[in-house]
Amino acid sequence: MFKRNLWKFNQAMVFQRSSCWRKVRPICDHSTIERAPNSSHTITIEKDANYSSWMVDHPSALTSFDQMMKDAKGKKIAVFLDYDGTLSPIVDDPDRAFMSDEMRAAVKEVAKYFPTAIISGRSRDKVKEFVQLNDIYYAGSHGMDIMAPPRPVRSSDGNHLTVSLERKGNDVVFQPAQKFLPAIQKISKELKEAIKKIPGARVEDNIFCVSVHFRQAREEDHGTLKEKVKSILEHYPDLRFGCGKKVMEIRPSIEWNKGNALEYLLDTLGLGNCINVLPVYIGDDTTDEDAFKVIQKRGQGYPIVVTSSPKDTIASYSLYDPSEVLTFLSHLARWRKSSSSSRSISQVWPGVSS
Ligand SMILES: O=P(O)(O)OC[C@H]1O[C@H](O[C@H]2O[C@H](CO)[C@@H](O)[C@H](O)[C@H]2O)[C@H](O)[C@@H](O)[C@@H]1O
Repeated sequence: MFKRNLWKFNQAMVFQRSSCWRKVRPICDHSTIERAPNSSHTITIEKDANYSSWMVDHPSALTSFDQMMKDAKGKKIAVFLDYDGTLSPIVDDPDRAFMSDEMRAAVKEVAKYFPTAIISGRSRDKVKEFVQLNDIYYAGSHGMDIMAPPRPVRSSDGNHLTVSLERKGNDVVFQPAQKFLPAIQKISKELKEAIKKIPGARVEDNIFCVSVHFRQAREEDHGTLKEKVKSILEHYPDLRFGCGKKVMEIRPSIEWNKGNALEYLLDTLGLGNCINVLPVYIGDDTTDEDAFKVIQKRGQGYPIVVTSSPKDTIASYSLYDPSEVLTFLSHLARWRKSSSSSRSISQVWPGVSS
């Protein structure tokens, strides 16, 4: 009841601010929201009653922004971002999932003030190619391929992981799934061969994991495709199956996921044991839930799900789509910039290069 009232209150506040960037207009059981997340676009979004009631438990990170930042006062924020569906919209062709220049500028601005990392299911090189920014950390293959600063590492689960530490300039590459590389390469080849007669299906090699896409395959072929993938996978007891958005993902059966990557990055940044650290994690897919879980367990931070329909999630906040992610990131950078203690990242985070 209290939450519902809080939601109504938030909406009322939003309505009051409608002249500057947003209008909320209830129409029967739909609400039409017109917003201008940036100066050049006005987007009309239909949010149905289900979505609105789902938002009671997952309030918008935009309407909650002021409160979130109030709570963040005196604390250290670190920003973690998923790529597909978060920084770039979901598109049919995975090779064309480009992020906008505006989004790039917003991420760059955020990274000036907060340690910032992208944790993606893509290969690390691919996601870096899309993002094209130097002053951030990259974790590819769902966190199994991390490029981070050289700092002492505490493995979060203490399990036996085959680790490869390779120096790249000042940074270190951390690859806990090295020993699975031959199996991944082999299954990738087999999958490519097995699916080549299914129109629209495609295999994407993400180095420590493989994606089998079916977004462009005919619906009647989805079952056959899944069967083929599963039957090949039976010969690989060290690999496991997962699902994303119109994609099947094959990955090593190790306890290492985006949540571990988040912990690893916090550790290497020297923030793992700080009680006043607030990790912000923004992501849209099932694998992002592992990172949300880590933040929930820490008891501090902001797990934010990106979704335009109600979904099961343990995230505390929500953003509707990448354009809202852009608005949130811009607000975040502006908030830090305008705060009286605004300093560059190397001043705020001694030892973290800017
Ligand atoms: O962790 P992420 O960065 O979100 O990566 C997860 C998967 O994202 C990509 O696939 C998704 O986006 C594609 C482009 O918009 C879309 O065509 C596809 O249907 C989505 O599933 C990526 O291509 C996959 O390899 C990642 O596993």
